[in-house]
Amino acid sequence: MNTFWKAVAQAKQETGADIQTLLSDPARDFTVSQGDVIFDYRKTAMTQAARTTLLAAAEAVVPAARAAMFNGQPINDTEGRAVLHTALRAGPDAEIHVDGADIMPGIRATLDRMGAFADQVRSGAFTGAGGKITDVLNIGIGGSDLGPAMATLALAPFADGPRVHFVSNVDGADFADKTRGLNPATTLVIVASKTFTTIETMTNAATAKAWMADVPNLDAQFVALSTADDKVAAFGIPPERMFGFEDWVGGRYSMWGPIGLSLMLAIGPERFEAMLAGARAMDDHFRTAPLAQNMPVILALVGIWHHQVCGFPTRAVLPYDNRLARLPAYLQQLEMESNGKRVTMDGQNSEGVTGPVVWGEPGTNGQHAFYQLIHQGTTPVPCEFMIAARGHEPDLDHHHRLLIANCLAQSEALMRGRSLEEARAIMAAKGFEDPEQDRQARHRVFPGNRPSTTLIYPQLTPEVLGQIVALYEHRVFVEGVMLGINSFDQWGVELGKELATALGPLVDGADASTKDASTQALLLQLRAWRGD
Ligand SMILES: O=P(O)(O)OC[C@H]1O[C@](O)(CO)[C@@H](O)[C@@H]1O
Repeated sequence: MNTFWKAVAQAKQETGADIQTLLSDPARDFTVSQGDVIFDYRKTAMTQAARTTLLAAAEAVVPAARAAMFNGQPINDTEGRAVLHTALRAGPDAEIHVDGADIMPGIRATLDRMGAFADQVRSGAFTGAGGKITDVLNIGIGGSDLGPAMATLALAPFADGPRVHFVSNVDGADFADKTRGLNPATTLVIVASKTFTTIETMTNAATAKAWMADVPNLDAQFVALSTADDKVAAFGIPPERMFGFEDWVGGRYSMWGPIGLSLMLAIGPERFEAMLAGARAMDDHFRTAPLAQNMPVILALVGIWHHQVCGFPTRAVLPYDNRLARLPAYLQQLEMESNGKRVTMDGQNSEGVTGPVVWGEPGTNGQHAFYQLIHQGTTPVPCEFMIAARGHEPDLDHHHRLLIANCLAQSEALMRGRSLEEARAIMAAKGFEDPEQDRQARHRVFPGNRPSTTLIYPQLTPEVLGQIVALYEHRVFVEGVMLGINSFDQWGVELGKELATALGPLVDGADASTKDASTQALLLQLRAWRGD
């Protein structure tokens, strides 16, 4: 058993504590803050001893791995790549070397070009065939969609540029629904793809060209965000409208650079810079804060406590912030594509479970849907609540007060629960007598002692969003390092892609007899219904 799994085994001895009892210990100050963000993990059953054990396991591996990442060493060693999304938001004076060359001048130059282009589009100096650009169509998928889509919705109160629409799914419904009502002559199309080979994106990009067929000089309204200059050129987009990045930026970590262009068009370069500054502040904190007060490290340890130590299979992300509606989906890719792996860096099977299932929805909507299971189901779900002190609608502040009350009520209810005695008293007050009183009361018992954490911030601004997203990125990194896995490759998406390519001709009618019985039968029926 390696050091990490020994620490997990040791921490297991600490499970089963009562959260409310732990909470009554004033010495257990389980909060950590950085910049505008405070993370409270007091409503978990993690003990001081368990935290000490997990911190020691983190001390053994995190500082060296963290230095290797920030210094540009090729830590993504199944692809031979450095991992430097942090360089995209490094300050103007930073110097970061890859293969002996400082990459920062190139990053700043691209950011400046993006800013100049965004200013031109937003001011109307750059026009489409029909005049000022009114709409932007961002065509991309996975990391080339989720980051900018999540952030554009999150920062909607700051959006004063063209409207931005995100097309990701190869399902034609996505393209059709997002372009309905748009004027092709005043729409800017951004083709966002690190590789410029992703079938969904390239299919949608070709469809966009067809959709714009009547626009004179339509190619002038296309922009590319990619690492693949040659493929971009072959598609017909010239270098002046390509914003490039390098392979040391992973797709799901790429919203800070060119892939964030659609967001920059919506909110403007200054606010985009503010988001970068927020992320940079979290980077600095992650690099320098002692691990016991290091917010990403603490989030990671709480995650490990719940998943590896306590054995809870999933983690719910529950922003009480409607504009963070896409955050759970964004975090699903960030966490599950990064740490959903079975094999460790040394090529061996992991000694235990790796990344959990991550899911969620904004509150309060989730309360009226799946919270039933969270409160009374058989498997505890660690909940990560998040909420701002203020919304962006001063006239509707009474809504926000209700939102805060609901958020805090949920974590309190999960922790306190309701005993059988309390439930019986309620039913007695309603006039029930045994045995019906007992039967009815049992349905109204909440087991309680269910863990949650709460992240709070003053208001969802570009700076705060930058801090929150960088916080989660580093949390995923720390979890990956402790689990001994490479968080930066994604071989698990390949097989399905290969098989889809092979199945294409079969959908069109080619002989399917080499396929298994189920696939053959499904294909034949679908082909029959299609009638082609
Ligand atoms: O930006 P690209 O190269 O089109 O890739 C899109 C997405 O596809 C994936 O490779 C998974 O299939 C993601 O990692 C990536 O974010």
